[in-house]
Amino acid sequence: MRTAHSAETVRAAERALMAELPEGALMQRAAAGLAAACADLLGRVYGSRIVLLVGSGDNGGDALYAGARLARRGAGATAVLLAPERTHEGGLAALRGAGGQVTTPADAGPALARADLVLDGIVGIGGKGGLRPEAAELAAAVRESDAVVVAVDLPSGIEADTGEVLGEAVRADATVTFGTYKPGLLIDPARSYAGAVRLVDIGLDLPAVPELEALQYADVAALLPEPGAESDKYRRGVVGIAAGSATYPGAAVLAVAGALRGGAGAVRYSGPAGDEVLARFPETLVHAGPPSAAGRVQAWVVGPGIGEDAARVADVLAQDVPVLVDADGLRLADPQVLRSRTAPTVLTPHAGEAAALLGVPREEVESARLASVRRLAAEFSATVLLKGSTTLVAPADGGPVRANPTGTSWLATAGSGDVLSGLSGALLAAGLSGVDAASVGAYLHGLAGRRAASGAPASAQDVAAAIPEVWRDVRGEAPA
Ligand SMILES: NC(=O)C1=CN([C@@H]2O[C@H](COP(=O)(O)OP(=O)(O)OC[C@H]3O[C@@H](n4cnc5c(N)ncnc54)[C@H](OP(=O)(O)O)[C@@H]3O)[C@@H](O)[C@H]2O)[C@@H](O)CC1
Ligand SMILES: [K+]
Repeated sequence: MRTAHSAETVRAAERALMAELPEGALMQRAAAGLAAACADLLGRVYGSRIVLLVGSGDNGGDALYAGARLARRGAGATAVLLAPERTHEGGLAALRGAGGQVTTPADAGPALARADLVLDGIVGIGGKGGLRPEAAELAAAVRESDAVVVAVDLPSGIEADTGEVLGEAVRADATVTFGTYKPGLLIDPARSYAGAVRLVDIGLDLPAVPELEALQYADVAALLPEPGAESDKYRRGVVGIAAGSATYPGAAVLAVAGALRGGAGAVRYSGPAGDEVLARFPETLVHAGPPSAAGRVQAWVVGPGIGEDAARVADVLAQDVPVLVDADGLRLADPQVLRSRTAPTVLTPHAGEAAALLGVPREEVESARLASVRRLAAEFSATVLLKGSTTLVAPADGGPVRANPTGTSWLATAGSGDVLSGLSGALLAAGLSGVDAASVGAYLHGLAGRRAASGAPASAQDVAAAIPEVWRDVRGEAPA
């Protein structure tokens, strides 16, 4: 599991550790890790040209000490000082002592044009609001350079705690972050500014429960349900799909497609698109009556393409099993009923649906995705999966939010969400908790989207069809 802590949490841990260590020791740890990462990226340090962008805080200090280490190994180092009179004193002395040069932002052009590597030490976790004009100009100038750009702790200009980017920010090829990931390094749009992130352990003692986490391959593999020798269909989980309408039968077909690939022992379908579902998936158990009369089900998915059928939504929500509510179902569900359910509920809105549920403009959700997903989970006492370029999953109990690391813009295609709801519903039926079912579903769905697309457009059906391959990959099993 990759874990991220907020700037405030990091500062508290830093204070505690600094009290035990000689002055400056922590910064030396950070600088040593940073210099080692830069040396790896450069290949050959001796004779290389590096430029340090140095702000007025300790982030600039890290850059200066790392620059000094590289200069002692034969790199030509130039520091661009944004606030010459407030530059980290010890760091500047170290750089000068190692033969490094100093310049101003106005005169930085030639050094940037020749640089092999740029170290961004403008601001770290102390940054507030968008970059100030002079810093923003420097960030824009870096974009024009061919050098490898390495961000110190985080790319300057991103919001460490939320992943927002307010105006100009440094676009890094790599980020060397200290102690723990910062939430912004895992959430778009900021994530896309960070490049490859390397974590340097500086010995911080951090709370076991992070603010944000991201599943990795091994975590997903451990969570995937596996049929035992004695599994019958009920032990593997029977998932019910209440989706589709005369107008939108395709949503039913795609949700069933996702559910069948999600490891369910059986899929029951309830709704008016039974013929279309059977034509495509004859293994589905189709029922024309209401969901509650469809037979035993361990979890329901309700909503995709359901049109105005509020009665079908209410019928599902009245059942005492886990329920995943998506698409039209989010609009039709009675909020009071959602809140009063005792079995787990999972809501899977996109930003527009989330905005409607919260009664705020869509832009408000888009610009504060982390806060929005937390608020939804609290207001509806439900696990909430907020779709987007980084899909976020907030548990009902206020625990850490999960950021999905496998998203791809190829998934922004009609019907792709229906596949995800079926897939996550099947995982719920198999016994995973709401947050595990939603986040494992999003992880596999993202990988399947990449696999199906591999550089060319893919349909939602292709995404569903790719799920078994990525399932095998995650399990570490070679395809037969
Ligand atoms: N503490 C430790 O032991 C360790 C800390 N470590 C490192 O310290 C970093 C945190 O350092 P920090 O707290 O000094 O803050 P930092 O990120 O450098 O920025 C503050 C400066 O930036 C300025 N500034 C603010 N906003 C701005 C904006 N929008 N645009 C432009 N400028 C802006 C602000 O100016 P002011 O508001 O004072 O005028 C202030 O001077 C952390 O990320 C890690 O790299 C590591 O060495 C490990 C050990
Ligand atoms: K930085």
